[in-house]
Amino acid sequence: MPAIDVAGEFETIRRLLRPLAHPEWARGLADDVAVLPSRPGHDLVLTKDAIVEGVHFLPEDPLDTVAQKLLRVNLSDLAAKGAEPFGYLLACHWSERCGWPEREAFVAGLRRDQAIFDIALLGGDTVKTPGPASFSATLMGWAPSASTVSRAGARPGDLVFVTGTIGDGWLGLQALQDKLTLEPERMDALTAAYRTPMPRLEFAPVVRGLATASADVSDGLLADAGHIAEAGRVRLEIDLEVLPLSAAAQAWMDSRVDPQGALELLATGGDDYEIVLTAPAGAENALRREADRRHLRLTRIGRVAEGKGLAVRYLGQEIKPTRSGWTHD
Ligand SMILES: Nc1ncnc2c1ncn2[C@@H]1O[C@H](COP(=O)(O)OP(=O)(O)OP(=O)(O)O)[C@@H](O)[C@H]1O
Ligand SMILES: Cc1ncc(C[n+]2csc(CCOP(=O)(O)O)c2C)c(N)n1
Ligand SMILES: [Mg+2]
Ligand SMILES: [Mg+2]
Ligand SMILES: [Mg+2]
Repeated sequence: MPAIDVAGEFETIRRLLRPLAHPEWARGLADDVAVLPSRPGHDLVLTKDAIVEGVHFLPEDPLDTVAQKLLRVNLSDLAAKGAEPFGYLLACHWSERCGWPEREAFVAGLRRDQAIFDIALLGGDTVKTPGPASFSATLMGWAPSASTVSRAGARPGDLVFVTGTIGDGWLGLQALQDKLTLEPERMDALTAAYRTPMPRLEFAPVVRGLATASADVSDGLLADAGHIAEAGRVRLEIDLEVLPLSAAAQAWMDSRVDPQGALELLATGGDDYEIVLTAPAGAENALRREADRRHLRLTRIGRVAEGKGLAVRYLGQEIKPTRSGWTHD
């Protein structure tokens, strides 16, 4: 059992976290529970992801962006399902290095993202751990009743799309680990993608209206597209050469001698928090229109066929990547 620093625990809750609490439902973070009224005509959509120092973020990462990353990786799951977030439960497992200033920094990150994404803190738990710091959040959102897209609905003939760009989070991690060098503004864009990915919440209503299946890209594009193939008992064919790249990722690609190998790294590195979705061919124009209206890049990266698993192609030739994404061994 982690030791609990009693004074720190209640000071943290009362002085740092209470100002972030939902005004009605969180009971001032001074009760055993939070209580929310149900919302007629809607389903409550729930998700939980944890992040651990040394596994999901670096010991040197500023704690304000660690807090933002915690919320964003969870918001990304809601966005991918077409749900609209309203609140969250938070667990903080503070390590020895998390003194008062570090806790203040973490809470500043929460405050910033609560304002950006219009969510409030509902409750949680605060403990101290002798090990590395870790945090988890349970995000809650509403979706109109029975509208939540699953991983399982892809049908042969559907097309596969992905939002935004792929590979920036992984490249950001490489940059922070001194494994790549690019111009300073490129490095900054990549490290920002790693530390503060942007969940595609503005696309949630579009996913809800038009996608047959969807997932967010956390483990790696190929791994998460693979989840859609498996859940739907279909085959997803992905064309690596059309992978959407940021200017920074393109600059990195230009420095590589093996473009296929480089694209495989980007498609399997994970930490993208984009949405991979399938939709009928007839929905493509509407999808593009909705993406354009939101100034969001949307790229057709493949198609759904009968069969199972993932077929990965580079310039028309099927290839066998050695891995599809991140796993906890
Ligand atoms: N410890 C657990 N207890 C109950 N359900 C779990 C547990 N771990 C994972 N799950 C469930 O397994 C499913 C897949 O979880 P997974 O974490 O792989 O999805 P994800 O959050 O989309 O991916 P990532 O964690 O890479 O962001 C989800 O329904 C999740 O709620
Ligand atoms: C320091 C450090 N090393 C490696 C990675 C890469 N990484 C870790 S877990 C994960 C998948 C999502 O996590 P989960 O499936 O646990 O929700 C990815 C892509 C990182 N972010 N930070
Ligand atoms: Mg998860
Ligand atoms: Mg997730
Ligand atoms: Mg997910």
